[in-house]
Amino acid sequence: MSTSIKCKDLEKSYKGDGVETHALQGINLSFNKGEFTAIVGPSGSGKSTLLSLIGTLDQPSSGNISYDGKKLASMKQKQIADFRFEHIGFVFQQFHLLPTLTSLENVMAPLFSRKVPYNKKERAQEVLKQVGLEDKENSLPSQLSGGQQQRVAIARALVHEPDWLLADEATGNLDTESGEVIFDIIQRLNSEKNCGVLFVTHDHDLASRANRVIKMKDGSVVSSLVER
Ligand SMILES: Nc1ncnc2c1ncn2[C@@H]1O[C@H](COP(=O)(O)OP(=O)(O)OP(=O)(O)O)[C@@H](O)[C@H]1O
Repeated sequence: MSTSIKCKDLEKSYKGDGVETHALQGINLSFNKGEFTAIVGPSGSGKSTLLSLIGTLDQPSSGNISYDGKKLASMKQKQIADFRFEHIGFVFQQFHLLPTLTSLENVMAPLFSRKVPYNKKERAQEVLKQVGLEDKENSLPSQLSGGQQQRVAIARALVHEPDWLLADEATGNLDTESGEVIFDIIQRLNSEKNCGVLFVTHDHDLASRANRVIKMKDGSVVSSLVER
């Protein structure tokens, strides 16, 4: 169980073609598991970079991230991979579903070659039900709407019951109505399953419905408000 995340003095620079981009600088933030946090800011302000560092997909240039006081930098690669599997679920703008697999198989995919204490198929069916797709378990991604595909992607992110859901523009490719459905599903998971949510979005209406809104600009946090 992981209940808090702390980012301390985080910096991230990318070097390429002789140019150095400071994607993140001086980031100090804490997150608590019950919270639904929206992260907003202009394109290039560092939102995705922050999420990828918190999600252990990349490493900071300096500073550190700790989960419940344990620094990610102190873990070995294999430990980090296991940690990610156990505690973190991701949803991206692109759904990244495997086109030749059914909804059910896509949801079960993260469990492949993992030992888990539950029945994989039953668990996958349960999370598909949570996102309202129990009647689509045998459909291929190409037979689903964009909103439905994103619901499969959410089910896949939730299949191992993560403590944290990291959503990077999860509604960015969807029309307003489908985006609302996705947002509502994620908000329900947050309140019912107590899953901490970090929700990167360009949509200020959606962001205003989060418990807390973090605004970023030029790689820094410009405000971090608790809305309600
Ligand atoms: N792999 C990379 N190599 C070089 N520069 C990168 C890389 N990834 C991100 N950047 C740069 O880091 C900065 C922050 O990018 P990031 O994707 O985090 O911003 P963002 O706020 O998520 O933007 P958007 O809203 O457009 O997705 C940008 O200047 C970007 O060009």
